Amino acid sequence: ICQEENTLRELRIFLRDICAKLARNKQFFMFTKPVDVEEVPDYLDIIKEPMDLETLMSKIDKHSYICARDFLDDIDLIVRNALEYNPDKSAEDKHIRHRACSLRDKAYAFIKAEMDSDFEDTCRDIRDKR
Ligand SMILES: O=C(C1CCC1)N1C[C@@H]2C[C@H]3C[C@@H](O)[C@@H](O)[C@]2(C1)O3
Repeated sequence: ICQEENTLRELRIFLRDICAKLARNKQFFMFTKPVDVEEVPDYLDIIKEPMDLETLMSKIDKHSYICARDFLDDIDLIVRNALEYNPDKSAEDKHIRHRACSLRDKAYAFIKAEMDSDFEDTCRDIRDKR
């Protein structure tokens, strides 16, 4: 119904702003584009569902998310993939894991700071009845 479409439009505007803020943070450049499988030939053997911030943004525009929880599930997927593919003691892997945890914390903090919990409840109700 029309009010629902107004709510989901507002959600998309809100999520685009969060996603843009994360993508322009230099700390998160490694998460902005899909991992290059030419450069990393075994990546898809280990990571079954790749995800990145550019793909996240395109999913917003395809109306893939009807509540913030669904958006955060894809943020968590970016983080999980980074932790799974880069598990070693090496300085590089530790750096990647540290940045992945920072990405998650920043995303959750932006949502909490800027999203009215009643608004998210309304979005959940729309999701759950569809
Ligand atoms: O997992 C990732 C990204 C970092 C978070 C997502 N990659 C897998 C490769 C391992 C490591 C080495 C780089 O050469 C680069 O190819 C990647 C990219 O980083």
